[in-house]
Amino acid sequence: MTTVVEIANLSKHFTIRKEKSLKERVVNFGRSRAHKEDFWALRDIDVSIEAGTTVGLIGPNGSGKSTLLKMIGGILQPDTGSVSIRGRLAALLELGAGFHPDLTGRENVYLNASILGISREQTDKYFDAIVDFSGIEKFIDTQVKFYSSGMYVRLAFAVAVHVDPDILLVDEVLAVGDEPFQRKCLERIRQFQAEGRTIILVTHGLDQVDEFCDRAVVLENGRVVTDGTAREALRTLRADFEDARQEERSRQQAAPDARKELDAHFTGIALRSDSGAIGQPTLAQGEGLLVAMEIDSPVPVARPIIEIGIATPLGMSVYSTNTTLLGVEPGTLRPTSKFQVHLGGMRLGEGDYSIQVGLTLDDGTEVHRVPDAAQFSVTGPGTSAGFVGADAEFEVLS
Ligand SMILES: Nc1ncnc2c1ncn2[C@@H]1O[C@H](COP(=O)(O)OP(=O)(O)OP(=O)(O)O)[C@@H](O)[C@H]1O
Repeated sequence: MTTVVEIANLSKHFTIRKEKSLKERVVNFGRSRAHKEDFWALRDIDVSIEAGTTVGLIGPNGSGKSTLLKMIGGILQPDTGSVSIRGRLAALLELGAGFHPDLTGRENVYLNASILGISREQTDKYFDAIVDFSGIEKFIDTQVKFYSSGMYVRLAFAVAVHVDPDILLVDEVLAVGDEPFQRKCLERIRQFQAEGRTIILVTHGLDQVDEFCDRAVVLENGRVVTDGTAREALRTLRADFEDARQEERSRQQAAPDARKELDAHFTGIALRSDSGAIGQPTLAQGEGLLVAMEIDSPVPVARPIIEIGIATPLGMSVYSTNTTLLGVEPGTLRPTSKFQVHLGGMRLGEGDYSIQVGLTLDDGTEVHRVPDAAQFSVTGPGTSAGFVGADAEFEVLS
């Protein structure tokens, strides 16, 4: 396979100026109001991207995704390492990038296309298709500084996809388009995939990653923490988000007035299918599942609410219930308490699922949540897809 983007040992640092607090200014009397701080937005990044693949760049806010995309797009220069590109690249980076505010939409189309190496004659040929795709014909002779953010993106995306790029870079900007336009963009991205073009996508829409990307790179604090299939990457990211949430909760609990009952937590989850399979059991369609849970609590907790749910590998909930909905009173939590719930009569579609559990106090305070506590699979005759099963009987009527 041909490598079209080769990122080697790439690092980028920024210098940020911080305003000093009043106290610091008094202490450093006479010196400047600001001090400088260096920080690495990207550190030692090595990623190769093969022709024809769609790669998602994901990670928490500030992890370096847009910086990396800008470096691939050649808008930012590396401090160490290199980025090499093979082929024509079109980029849809931050809002308005590549557009001159005082020029009209029409003038910007020509300017943008010329930056991408397209001649005036070629742009003439594409012009009507670009305007038509953008859907902003009425405003094409208006200066773009009067455009809404959605109108900007419509025009920028229309240009990017009509200049015949081999590599398309798309930052989160698509999210500002309205729903019909987003759908149109995603259809075009699919068409690009079918044509064997390479796409690099920064997104917070994790379901988009699963749907569109062959591969996902997770960035955290400027470093690559996972580079693998979309599912592997999503699992890492979700687990890290949950860790961050737990850390935040521990910090709150370290406060002197922390409530001891907030230390209660799940210590074990085990599954058993009705046919006796344990661990990560595989269930036949329609088979029931027993979920056993253990909770430790340093102090007695009265009237806890225990939640249980089933989710797809992407974290989409397909079923959930709790002891209140079930009309069950779990009693008071002791140092170690054990519970079990049998989920019978399930009609899940074939595929992989995870069990989520949660513990809440009766005043609604969430105490502990485990989003991916255990996994199981459902198998069947392979005659359907999706998250529910059905006995389909197809008849030809005429
Ligand atoms: N021009 C700049 N000068 C100084 N710091 C910058 C600059 N551009 C980005 N940063 C910083 O670099 C870090 C990474 O930013 P970046 O925009 O790449 O993150 P991101 O992962 O795209 O975040 P988000 O999900 O919030 O869009 C952030 O801390 C940001 O404040």
